[in-house]
Amino acid sequence: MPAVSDAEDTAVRAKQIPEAAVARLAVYLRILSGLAEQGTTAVSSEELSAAAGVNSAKLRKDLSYLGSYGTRGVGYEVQVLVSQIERILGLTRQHRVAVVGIGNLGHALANYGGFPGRGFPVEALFDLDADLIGVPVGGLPVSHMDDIPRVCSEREISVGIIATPPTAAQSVCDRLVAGGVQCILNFAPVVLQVPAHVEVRKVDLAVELQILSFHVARRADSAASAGSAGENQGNTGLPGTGGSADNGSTGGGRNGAGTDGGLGMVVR
Ligand SMILES: NC(=O)c1ccc[n+]([C@@H]2O[C@H](COP(=O)([O-])OP(=O)(O)OC[C@H]3O[C@@H](n4cnc5c(N)ncnc54)[C@H](O)[C@@H]3O)[C@@H](O)[C@H]2O)c1
Repeated sequence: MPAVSDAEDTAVRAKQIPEAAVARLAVYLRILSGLAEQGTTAVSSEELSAAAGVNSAKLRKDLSYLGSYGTRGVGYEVQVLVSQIERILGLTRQHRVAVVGIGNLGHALANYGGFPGRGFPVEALFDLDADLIGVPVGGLPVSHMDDIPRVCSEREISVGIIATPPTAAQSVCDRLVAGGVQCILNFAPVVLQVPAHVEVRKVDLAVELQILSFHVARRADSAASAGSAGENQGNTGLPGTGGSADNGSTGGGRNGAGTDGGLGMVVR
C-alpha cells in the first residue's frame, strides 16, 4: 500500500473538522503563539482551555482532530501544537490581503497592525473616490477599483476584504474573483454569488448583536421562571439555571472560543 504523505494526511484530517472547531483552533493558535513568544514550551489542557474559555473536554476533542493527544503529566508541547494548527489552517504560507472600500471600516482595517503577524499582510487597497486614489492609508496608496483584477493578480492577493456599501459589493466581488482571489471576507450586508472554488465568510455584526440579545433575553426568562419556581417550592435562593456555559451556537464559553472564535463571523 502506498505511504500517505503529510499533505494528504493533513487534507484528510482537515475535512473531518467541524466549522466551529476550526474557529476554536484559531483561538488556541493565538494563545499558543503568545506562550511560545514568552518561551513557554509545554501547556496543560486545563491551562489552554481556561485561556480559550472552553471546557477541557472540548479542547481535547478539538486537538484530537490534529492527531494531538498530549502527554499525561506534561500536557502539550507548545511549538508542536503551533505547527500542527498552522498546517491544518493552511497558515504555513502568507495570504496577501486586499481591502476594498476605504471608508470608516476600510480605514480601520488598513491601519490595523495585527494582520501581518498572523500571516495576512495587507498588500492592496481599493476605492472609487477620486479624493482617496493615491493617498496612503496605513502606508499603502489606495488604487482605483477598476484596477482590482490587474493589481490582485500582480501582487498575488488571495484574500479580499469587502468594506463597501452593499450595492457595490457584488461588482467588487466579481473583480476580486477575476483577479484570482480565492477567499472573501464580506462586511457588506448582502449575499454574494461566487464560483465554487471561492470561499466567502460574511461578518454581520448586527446578527451577532441579535444573538447576544437572544441570550440576554433567555437568561432573563430563565431567572424569572426559576424565581417563580422558587416561590412556589419554597426555594432557598440557589442560583437560577439561566445562561448555559455555551454561547448558543456551536460551543465554547460565553466569552471564549465559540463558533466564531470571538471574531464575530457568521458563514453566509
Ligand atoms: N463601519 C462599521 O462599523 C460597520 C459595521 C458593520 C458593517 N459595516 C458595513 O461595512 C461596509 C462599509 O461601511 P463603512 O461604514 O466603512 O462605509 P463608508 O461609507 O464609510 O465607506 C465605504 C467606502 O466604500 C467606497 N466605495 C463605494 N463604492 C465602491 C466601489 N464600487 N468600489 C470600491 N469602493 C467603493 C466609498 O467610496 C467609501 O470610501 C458597509 O457595507 C457597512 O454596512 C460597517
